[in-house]
Amino acid sequence: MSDTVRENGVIVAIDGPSGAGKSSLTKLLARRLGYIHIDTGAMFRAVALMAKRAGIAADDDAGLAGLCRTLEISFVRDGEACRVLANGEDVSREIRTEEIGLLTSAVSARKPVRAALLTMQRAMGAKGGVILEGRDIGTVVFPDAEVKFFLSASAEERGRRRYLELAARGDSATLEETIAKVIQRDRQDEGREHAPLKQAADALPIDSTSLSIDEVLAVMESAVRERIAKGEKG
Ligand SMILES: Nc1ncnc2c1ncn2[C@@H]1O[C@H](COP(=O)(O)OP(=O)(O)O)[C@@H](O)[C@H]1O
Ligand SMILES: Nc1ccn([C@@H]2O[C@H](COP(=O)(O)OP(=O)(O)O)[C@@H](O)[C@H]2O)c(=O)n1
Repeated sequence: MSDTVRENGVIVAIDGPSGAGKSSLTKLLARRLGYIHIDTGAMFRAVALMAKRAGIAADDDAGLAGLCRTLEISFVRDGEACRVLANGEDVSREIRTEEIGLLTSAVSARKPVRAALLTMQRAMGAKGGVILEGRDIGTVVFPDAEVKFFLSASAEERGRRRYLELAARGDSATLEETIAKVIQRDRQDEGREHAPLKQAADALPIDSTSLSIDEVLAVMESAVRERIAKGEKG
């Protein structure tokens, strides 16, 4: 981790597999710290959705590169929520389906997509005062982030969490199907050549299988505040 002093505060990286609790914790921690929450997964999902609409195949690197050259992805605060805009269109709901989640896992393995979003993510977070959640924040996007977490949980627990979330949205997927999809996404994210999901050597690992959201938040908040205090001492 670096001792860089940044304009708006430190950079916090939260990496981990699907369903570990990254989005939940990033939102809560950002609110506690007054930091900006950057959902990099939503950015990859937006690319996948726009590629699907344009009929660009998940392995069409030239087509994906062309799409990313003109695609504008932005986040708009909406009270407690955060809307995701693609070329100005609110795609917050459409990007959250499991179909788009799986397509995203394929699209996000492509080098042109990773290169384009890497540039955007570094521009969004360079001044600090940000928490970025994703798969490669602590390893590729901001290897010099002052604080890095690797948040995980058992595949069964993550599948159960995702199942409850989908059921609450009226999705009829079974628990077994959802666990299998979580495991499939894990394999794709961990096994790809470019920026695979893996724990940074200097990341603090947190296994949330048997922890509540508040218990995870307490561990994260104290680690970040300790690092901020250290930086202030100079
Ligand atoms: N420690 C936890 N215990 C129980 N449920 C959790 C925990 N962390 C997250 N959840 C729930 O699991 C689901 C997925 O969490 P989310 O933050 O979207 O994970 P990720 O962003 O890592 O995919 C959400 O419904 C969330 O409320
Ligand atoms: N920094 C990131 C974030 C997401 N992704 C990809 O985007 C997909 C969706 O990310 P997400 O964070 O929205 O998914 P969940 O973890 O919320 O299920 C992941 O399965 C990854 O394949 C990535 O490659 N790199």
